[in-house]
Amino acid sequence: MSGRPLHASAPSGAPAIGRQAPVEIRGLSYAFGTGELRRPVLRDIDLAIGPGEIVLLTGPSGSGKTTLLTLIGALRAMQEGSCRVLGQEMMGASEAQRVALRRRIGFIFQQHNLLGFLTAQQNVAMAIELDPRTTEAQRLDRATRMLAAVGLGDRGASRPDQLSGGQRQRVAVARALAGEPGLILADEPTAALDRQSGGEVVRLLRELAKRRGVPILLVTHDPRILDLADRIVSMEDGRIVPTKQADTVPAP
Ligand SMILES: Nc1ncnc2c1ncn2[C@@H]1O[C@H](COP(=O)(O)OP(=O)(O)OP(=O)(O)O)[C@@H](O)[C@H]1O
Repeated sequence: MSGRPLHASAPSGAPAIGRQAPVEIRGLSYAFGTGELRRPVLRDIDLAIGPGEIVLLTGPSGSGKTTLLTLIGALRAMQEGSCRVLGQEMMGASEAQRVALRRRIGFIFQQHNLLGFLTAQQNVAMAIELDPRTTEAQRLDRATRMLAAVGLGDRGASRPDQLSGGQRQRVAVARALAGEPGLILADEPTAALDRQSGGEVVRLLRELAKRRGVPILLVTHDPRILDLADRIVSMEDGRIVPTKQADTVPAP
């Protein structure tokens, strides 16, 4: 590793963040394939996300946003550089360490990924399932409270196919937050929603995350939600590029 300061070459306008940043990335590069088929998709990425910070990651299709998100989310193994997430270094981490880290992260995807045969309440309770100290009754109670927090307190018994797209995505928000994660990673969470539902889902996510001090990294093409960010990071061809001044939104 180069030992350079964290933001020495980070052109995203980020403030310097101390050692406690939930996400600290330096010199991260990643390629798909091997030999002649090897294709670099991330090049020398530096990025830090501070406690409670909401960062939107934008950029053209194929620029590497989802690949970066999946590396931060411990969904794939690192190849080069350093990526420290919630205190865990991902470079050289074992599968067991990656699984343990994934349990501390709340994921929200474009397709809500709710299980169709479970109710909204059961889907949310699943996120709490992994903690053996919690009883079933406590899990369901917490799930109900999370559903109430996203405005669906009366829909706990509904299955996903009985809910609208926006409501399903709100259940996904409740599920992501129910496990009390240290970080939320969201990949195009509004892509399948109309303008109003998309805005509501992200506003809600932002409000709940801010209240709990949970940082969010959200990949989006959706210009309608850019104003909800504390910071916008743009990618192009596998690199982080300077964000145009007009796109930068000051923290509230
Ligand atoms: N599993 C894979 N195997 C090989 N190449 C891949 C794989 N996943 C992604 N890629 C390639 O890596 C590059 C970056 O993809 P990635 O999905 O990270 O981009 P993106 O910015 O998220 O794009 P989009 O906005 O379209 O989702 C693309 O050229 C893509 O084709």
